[in-house]
Amino acid sequence: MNKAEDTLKQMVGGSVTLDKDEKTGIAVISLDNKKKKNALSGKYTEHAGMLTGKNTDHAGKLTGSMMCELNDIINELQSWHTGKGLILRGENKTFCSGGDLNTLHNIMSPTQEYSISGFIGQSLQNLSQLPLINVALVEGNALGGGAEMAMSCDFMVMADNARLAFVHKKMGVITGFGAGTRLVRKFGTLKALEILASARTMDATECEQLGLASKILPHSENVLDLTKSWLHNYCDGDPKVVRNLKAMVVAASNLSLEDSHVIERTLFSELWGGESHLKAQKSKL
Ligand SMILES: CCC(=O)SCCNC(=O)CCNC(=O)[C@H](O)C(C)(C)COP(=O)(O)OP(=O)(O)OC[C@H]1O[C@@H](n2cnc3c(N)ncnc32)[C@H](O)[C@@H]1OP(=O)(O)O
Repeated sequence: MNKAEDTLKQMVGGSVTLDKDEKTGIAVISLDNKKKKNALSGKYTEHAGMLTGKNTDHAGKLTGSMMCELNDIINELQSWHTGKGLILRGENKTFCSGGDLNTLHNIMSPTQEYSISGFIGQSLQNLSQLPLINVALVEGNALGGGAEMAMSCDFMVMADNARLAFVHKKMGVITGFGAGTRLVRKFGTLKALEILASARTMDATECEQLGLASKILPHSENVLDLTKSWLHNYCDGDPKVVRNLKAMVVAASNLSLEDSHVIERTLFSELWGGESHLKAQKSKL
């Protein structure tokens, strides 16, 4: 276990759960810290030799933090070879209110925060690079670190009353889990600067107009079921094809043109003459 993970594990409160549907190949990760609008992690506990947690529900129990649980789940999904899609969501009709302000208040050392943001940033990078087409289902608020988590998914689907805000500047910091880099790569410097430096709240309509949200759903309906149906449009078919397609997109976004072409050809040739390819060919003859 690395030092950042060790530190994070001592922050208790909330949980992250995984529900894998073998039939559809779609998994759902749910963030659950209802009392704190799904903020990430609780406080250090006295038990852990650090600060006294006032959160009596969790005091003294070293249950492992939400980010460590999320990291473990992402590792588990790396070996889910029949999986095709993933939805990241929050319980209680809200996505995530970011880092737990109480916890953040107690991490004042830049060195410690550098290593913690490295751990979280790597987890989110691993999430984005899973060979699963992944989507953040944003209901309610996605703020600060919550907005960064949403941004690490391939797609964002938002309820019509949802809001996204990179509030970091108002908190006296900047993004630290990779969303700043993602925003610049997606929009270029000017638009990314405008979003980050204004730290403004963007509603679902604006997110859709910007191309951040791919779909808006009515909040009064069962948005999880609607998101599963929406995602199914992209995950339909042979898992090998869906997974190679996603792997090719990941390679193209990270590697040089030449290296990415090599990966693309490799992934393509893996599928050539395969069951799905032969079946599709026969149906066209
Ligand atoms: C890595 C960088 C970061 O992520 S910095 C953190 C950025 N996040 C924020 O600044 C969000 C702060 N929270 C808010 O603005 C509001 O609580 C939001 C999420 C808009 C919800 O408002 P509202 O529906 O009125 O509920 P509320 O404020 O009464 O909150 C209910 C209880 O939840 C708590 N809560 C909420 N967010 C956090 C958080 N990030 N960390 C710790 N606790 C949080 C509130 O304090 C409140 O607790 P309590 O019921 O008063 O005990």
